[in-house]
Amino acid sequence: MAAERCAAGPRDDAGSRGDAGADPTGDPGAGTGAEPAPPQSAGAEEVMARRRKGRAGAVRCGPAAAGWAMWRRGAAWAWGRRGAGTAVPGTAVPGPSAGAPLSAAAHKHLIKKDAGKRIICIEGNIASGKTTCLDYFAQTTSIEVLKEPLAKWRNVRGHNILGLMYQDASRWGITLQTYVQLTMLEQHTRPMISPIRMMERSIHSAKHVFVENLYRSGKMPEVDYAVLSEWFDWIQNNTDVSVDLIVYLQTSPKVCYERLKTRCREEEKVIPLEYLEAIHELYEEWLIKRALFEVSCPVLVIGADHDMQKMVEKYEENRDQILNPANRQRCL
Ligand SMILES: Nc1ncnc2c1ncn2[C@@H]1O[C@H](COP(=O)(O)OP(=O)(O)O)[C@@H](O)[C@H]1O
Ligand SMILES: Nc1ccn([C@H]2C[C@H](O)[C@@H](COP(=O)(O)O)O2)c(=O)n1
Repeated sequence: MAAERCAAGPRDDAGSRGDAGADPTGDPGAGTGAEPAPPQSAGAEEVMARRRKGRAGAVRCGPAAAGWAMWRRGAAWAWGRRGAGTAVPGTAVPGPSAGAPLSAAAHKHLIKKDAGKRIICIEGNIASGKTTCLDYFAQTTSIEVLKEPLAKWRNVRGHNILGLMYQDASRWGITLQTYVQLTMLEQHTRPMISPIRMMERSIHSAKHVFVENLYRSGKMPEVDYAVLSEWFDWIQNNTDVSVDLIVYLQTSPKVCYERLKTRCREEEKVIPLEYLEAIHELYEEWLIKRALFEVSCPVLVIGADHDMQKMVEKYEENRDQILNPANRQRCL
């Protein structure tokens, strides 16, 4: 599906003059809307079924599908020897590092957040209104707010890896997600300066939504998925990246698509509606259906398709539930 041009209106393209546009390795169709960079993913049941059989769970879209299918069959064999279950964090079969007792050396790395402090993550699709929500609470409450480190993703020593990823997800998806994982780890483990911290997204959504989407859509090879999963498991077992509440801003992909066009970030001009649908499905799988991955904290779902005035009403209605755990009743 061709990406539409950004409508006139508020723009958010600061810092987008990285090297993405000039990338010689980029997909020739990228930027013209000829081929959407990140395709739709396969459904959870399909993925689970394939993994149970010891096969790779990704569906390859695009011209190189046949080659990928052959490559994947070989990869599936190797994976099958290790045990299909090891590929799926959050399932009953633990991964190689999951569940292993921590050694004394491992404990050395364990960074525990202070007792009594709370971490709330605002989760949701691209352009669902997370930043706007954080801004609202930052203005009306005395809490610490950590936005996604987008500026870092747009400028790693001069490289705009967010832009590169949207130009050619198969080549740069692993690069971006490796760096997202590092920068989100840094956010989670940063000393808290207030009793309540509100974060935009988390290391968990990076893995369970964005990495998962790259893998399932065939844009991330199984070996890269395995390495990132090993890193993620190690981080979970050896550091404190726990969250006390997830606030899920639940939107329809079409609404996000309209907001995305209004925001008009340079790198995101190639995003098709199908990509937002795929990200939406993974959020739903993770936080609502609980199909593949464990969710280890309460989830408060707020419908977020409404206009700003209605959203402010909703934030006020839920203020206590969000900020005071004693008042939580409507969480999943
Ligand atoms: N409730 C809303 N109604 C209409 N536009 C909204 C609403 N919330 C946010 N926006 C606009 O949509 C765009 C995306 O919002 P933003 O908060 O940046 O989303 P996110 O941080 O989830 O990507 C911005 O241009 C923002 O001004
Ligand atoms: N793990 C992640 C997290 C974010 N992104 C992309 C998606 C957006 O283009 C951008 C910022 O997200 P937003 O706050 O606008 O929802 O970063 C990603 O690719 N991988």
